[in-house]
Amino acid sequence: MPRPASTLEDTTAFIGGGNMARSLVGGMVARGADPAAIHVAEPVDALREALARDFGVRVHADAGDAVAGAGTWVFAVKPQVMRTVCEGLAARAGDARPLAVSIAAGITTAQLSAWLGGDAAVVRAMPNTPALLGAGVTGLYANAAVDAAGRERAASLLSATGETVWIADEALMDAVTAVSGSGPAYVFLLAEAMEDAARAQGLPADAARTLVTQTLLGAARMLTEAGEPPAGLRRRVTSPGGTTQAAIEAFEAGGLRTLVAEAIAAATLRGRELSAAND
Ligand SMILES: NC(=O)C1=CN([C@@H]2O[C@H](COP(=O)(O)OP(=O)(O)OC[C@H]3O[C@@H](n4cnc5c(N)ncnc54)[C@H](OP(=O)(O)O)[C@@H]3O)[C@@H](O)[C@H]2O)C=CC1
Ligand SMILES: O=C(O)[C@@H]1CCC=N1
Repeated sequence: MPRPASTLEDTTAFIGGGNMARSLVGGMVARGADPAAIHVAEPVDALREALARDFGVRVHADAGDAVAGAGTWVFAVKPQVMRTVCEGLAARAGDARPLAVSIAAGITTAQLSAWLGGDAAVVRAMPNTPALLGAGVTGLYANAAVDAAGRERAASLLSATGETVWIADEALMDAVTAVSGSGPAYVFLLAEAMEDAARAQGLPADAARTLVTQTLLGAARMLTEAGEPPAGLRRRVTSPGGTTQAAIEAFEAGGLRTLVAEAIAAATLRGRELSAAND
């Protein structure tokens, strides 16, 4: 249902209300955004109802209803369905000329602009799920059709959920995706492995969970608050001939750095493949 034109600039529509949209919406509302000015289109009843219940945002089953009257359209669907979703909204985009923000891995601003009918103002954003806690980080790239006000609007929307970093070369957005978009999963994998190892050493499961999670939280806070590069922080834990040195030597012998580089290269490549597969 159309809404008054006076709300146009302030209203944000999300197309897709899954995991990442939920993190962004939750982060925005927690930091004072008006829930009534956030509209979400999501086909899954349970997800839609949970968004309305938990955050007070307006929800719709149909994307056309969500974008009506919105000045910013955030595309938060999977890369594989992005083309169909954009093409379904192209006629409306031609009339409304919204700022389009896509958070999809791989999909380029050229693809998005073409699918939305051409000459669309598109910001490609890559957030991550800690956005829900206001502790996210988002890489941003704007195409040439985005003016200064559009850049400001995109940065303001995403900065409600954490830090933002503008990326000048769009080709690097696949590396951003591989480092920080996917990155929380790498930390969760490390947490799983540390918990498994703690239990293997005989620690009870609840003690293992507390020891691991608080260690990761404390280390992450030191990384952000101590003003020292990670290598320096690591050296100050590592007593010569002590326990940490024994562990670090095992990590290095096992090729941890090479493994991390390979994992990030694989994720970067997958982003490029997602773009090519959807052309
Ligand atoms: N999860 C993450 O950590 C991050 C994800 N991203 C990107 O965010 C995007 C979404 O990922 P994520 O949230 O994990 O995926 P989800 O599958 O959790 O969410 C996408 C949602 O969009 C729904 N959907 C499908 N078609 C439409 C449509 N036509 N209109 C409205 N909604 C629709 C899906 O429903 P259904 O399931 O029925 O298809 C699904 O509920 C992806 O492009 C991903 O690359 C970016 C950064 C981090
Ligand atoms: O796994 C993915 O493809 C998405 C993009 C970054 C995080 N999740």
